[in-house]
Amino acid sequence: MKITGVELRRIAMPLVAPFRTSFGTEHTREVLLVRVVTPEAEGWAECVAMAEPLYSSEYADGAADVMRRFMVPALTARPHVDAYAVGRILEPFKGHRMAKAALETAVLDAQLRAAGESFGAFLGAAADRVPCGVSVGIMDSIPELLGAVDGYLAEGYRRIKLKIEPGWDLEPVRAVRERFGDIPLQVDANAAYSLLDAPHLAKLDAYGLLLIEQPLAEDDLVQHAALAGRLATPICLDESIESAADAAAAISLGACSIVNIKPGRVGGYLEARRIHDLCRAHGVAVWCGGMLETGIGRAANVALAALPGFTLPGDTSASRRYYATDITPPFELRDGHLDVPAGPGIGVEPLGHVLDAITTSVEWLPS
Ligand SMILES: CSCC[C@@H](NC(=O)CCC(=O)O)C(=O)O
Ligand SMILES: [Mg+2]
Repeated sequence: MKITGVELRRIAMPLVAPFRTSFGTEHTREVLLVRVVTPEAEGWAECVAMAEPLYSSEYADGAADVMRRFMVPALTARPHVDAYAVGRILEPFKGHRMAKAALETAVLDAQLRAAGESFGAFLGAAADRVPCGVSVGIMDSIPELLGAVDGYLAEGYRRIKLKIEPGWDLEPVRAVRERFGDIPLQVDANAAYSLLDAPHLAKLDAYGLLLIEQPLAEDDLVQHAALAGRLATPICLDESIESAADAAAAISLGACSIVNIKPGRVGGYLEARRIHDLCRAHGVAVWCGGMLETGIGRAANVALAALPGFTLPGDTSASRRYYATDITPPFELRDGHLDVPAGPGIGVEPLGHVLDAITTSVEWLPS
């Protein structure tokens, strides 16, 4: 396909409630959407970079800049581009995996819409719906946390994930266990601890957690491997895994026994599938992480989460977990599951009137 132009659209999505993690609190999700236009079809994608470089080094303005100055010109200069070519064309530009992921995904969406093939069919989905977990932020009090968890369980979520940090870890986990029993429960530290905290983190072993996610720094596989030898709770990596090579290294070192796959973090759905395949070959379970996506990113994530190696509920929550109004028809939990979109491409379209109301800027990059 010849790319005739790319639209970079910024939107501001207010969250239904502040979402607090060990690295900060989100009140509004500032999203960078990408629309790729070709003669055959248009494709949409969501860049998962946050407004500030707090989860990782990428941030929305930086992603827009690297797309505008380097990546989009490299793609529009080509007479023909498909999803497999995007990674090769953008390879000379180092890093910026979230920016690359958005461009590759938008090209893939256009390609699949033109071919009348769904993301799920293309990726190899083995199910038409996926069980869903939910991520619960750090709260001001234990009663507030228990009220939130009670509400999510009532909605039917199949797994609870608690954000933790030093000073908010053993007590919330203990309180949830005492109130709700042996529900599927895990924690996510977002790299808030050091190996010196190992004796403290080992106290979490008493609560039968599914996993502890990214306890240590994103660039330290060796220390995660050392920590793994001191915890009974399985270690899951998120920020540390930016490619299939990272996953191979982490598995070889024993740094993790579970991987949280986020297509935006790893450069796109093609690399996400490679990581899925590699982990499956090593008997390492994977699940689909989240970056508070709108329905555009959520649609593609739900398709990915239907691959056979995704054996744990992901952070693929309903639209209403974060947004009162989504920019696509809302993803709604049914019996603790989300349906995999069956239409061509990602299977959803932005709702024009909703999109226009929250758009803060639109930029057209012609070929
Ligand atoms: C703003 S925090 C985003 C990263 C975080 N994501 C979640 O906790 C899940 C968010 C979601 O449900 O999309 C993670 O480290 O896994
Ligand atoms: Mg995480």
